[in-house]
Amino acid sequence: MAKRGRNFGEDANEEDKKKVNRESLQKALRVFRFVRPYRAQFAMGFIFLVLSTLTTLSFPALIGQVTSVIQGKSAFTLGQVILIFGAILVLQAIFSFFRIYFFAQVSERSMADVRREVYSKIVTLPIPFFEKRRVGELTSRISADVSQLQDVLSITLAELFRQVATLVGGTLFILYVSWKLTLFMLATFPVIIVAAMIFGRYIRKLSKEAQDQLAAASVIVEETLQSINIVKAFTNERIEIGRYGAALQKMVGTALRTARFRGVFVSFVIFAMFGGIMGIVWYGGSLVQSGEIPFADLLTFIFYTAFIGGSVAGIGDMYAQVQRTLGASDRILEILEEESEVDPREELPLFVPVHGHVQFKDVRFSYPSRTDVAVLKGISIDVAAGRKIALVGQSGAGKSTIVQLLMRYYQVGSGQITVDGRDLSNFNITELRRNIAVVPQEVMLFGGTILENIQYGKPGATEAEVREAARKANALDFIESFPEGLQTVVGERGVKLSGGQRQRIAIARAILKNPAILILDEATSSLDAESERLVQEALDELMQNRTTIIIAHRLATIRKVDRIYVMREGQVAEQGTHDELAAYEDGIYANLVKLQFEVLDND
Ligand SMILES: Nc1ncnc2c1ncn2[C@@H]1O[C@H](COP(=O)(O)OP(=O)(O)OP(=O)(O)O)[C@@H](O)[C@H]1O
Repeated sequence: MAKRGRNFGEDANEEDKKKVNRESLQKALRVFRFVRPYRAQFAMGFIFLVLSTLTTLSFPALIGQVTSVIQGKSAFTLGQVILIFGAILVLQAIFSFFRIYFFAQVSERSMADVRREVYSKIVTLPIPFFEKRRVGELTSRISADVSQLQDVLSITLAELFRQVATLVGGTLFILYVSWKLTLFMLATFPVIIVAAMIFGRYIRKLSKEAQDQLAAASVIVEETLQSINIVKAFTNERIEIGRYGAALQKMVGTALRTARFRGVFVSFVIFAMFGGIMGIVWYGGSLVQSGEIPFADLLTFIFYTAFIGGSVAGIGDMYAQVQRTLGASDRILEILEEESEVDPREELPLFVPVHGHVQFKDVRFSYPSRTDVAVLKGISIDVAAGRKIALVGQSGAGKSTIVQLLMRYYQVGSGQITVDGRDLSNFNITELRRNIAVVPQEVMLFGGTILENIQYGKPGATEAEVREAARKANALDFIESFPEGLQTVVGERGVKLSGGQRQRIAIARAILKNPAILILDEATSSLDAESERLVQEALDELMQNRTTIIIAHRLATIRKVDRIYVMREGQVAEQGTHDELAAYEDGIYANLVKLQFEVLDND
């Protein structure tokens, strides 16, 4: 399931199709619960759909009438028939308008509900869920899959009904006009249509191939433009141009092959359709000549036949649409059935601040995606409220994992984590996380103003509070150096902030949040001396009176912490203060210290 690639547009559609059977239909029907609140509009739309289908169906009969009038074989005058014709046209226009209007109400509103529900489901799902899926796949559920459903609600459903009604109504009507001619038609047309459908399927396959090849060529463009610096640095422009050219060539080859088949196909269809109509005219003509049916009926008959032919061809397409919709609704339901870790509809629990006594007791853990690898192998850590500890150790030792477990992104395997002596699993997850602030390694800012970005730490905070937090975080000076101050827009379309500035924004966020427990994931990339000082000062301010866990990469910053835990392969290999550990002959920490200072000396 997780591996469904939907990057290549149409590419995924074939495999996304579901078999249409009772079970899959029943499942898909569950998506219709989103339509229930709008059932009144749906019913109205359906009534107008029936009415507009009936008016469409009356056209061929009217044309027959006009012919009878011209031949002087009708009780009506030409003016009367044209008046009826006009009235029906007006009715048809009104019915069509309301049909579209009501169905759009249903589909737009209900699909916005689906999107809202899928999104709120996704953001409340636990972290392991996101490890199994790609972001692209999840966004495509909210966009492509829901659009597919929407198409069905707004267009396909109406079309399907119209086609079936035309098919059934039309056939009944022509049977009534002349059963002999109907049987003759039924003997020829289905054969032509089935042949056209088989042919058409083959062409669709070919044109999908051309589309895929075009998508593959577009990937080259995307990749090279994203890494244009690299292309230029290696002076590989020519190679890339050649690669793109070759991909296009391949696409053109397939497209031309498709065009040849399409040419044959279209000629065949036109030839066969008109051939069929000619056959009917010939046979029908002889029936008219022998006086079995009037000429007007023959005309009506031919029009209905064209209608019926069109709807049979259309139903094939509809069927493919329905199949795709079953796939789409399946994937939407699958997400909706996952279990959230928080319920967004529930009231926020009352904020109960903790003191911040954090304990890990013989914690063992493997990631759910790699259960065979033991990442933590019996970790015991005790941080009294307000104390500061640092985790050091080589990459992959399990430092970040400890923090992820404290945030309850994952369940511990065995052992126990407590905060203020209370097992982590006894906390309401929102309550727990509101007591913890994280200053991450790489600070991501959301598109928006600096004010909004800092407010993220405490939604609803006043501007004065934000300003005070920014001041404490040593961020106010640089913020005020921008003409728009706190209202400066940052992110993709705004001002780009430096690494140190972003970190200070993150610190201001954490200050505003004011939690008892703080997690600092030290940035690996070093800042220049001035930024480093500003960030360090801000951090010192932030750490005051908070339980702090620092994931340390640079040892210079952690000398003052109360206890250092040196991690190795999922275990605590050494622990103590900086002085104790540094004095420990041949210890891991002592060696790390030696190594870092050697590096510094060589700089
Ligand atoms: N989401 C995950 N799924 C599976 N394995 C993971 C996941 N995250 C980390 N790991 C594995 O767990 C081990 C510990 O990783 P962790 O990120 O805790 O190390 P770290 O000490 O923080 O390293 P670094 O200093 O490089 O950040 C590594 O072997 C890593 O490959």
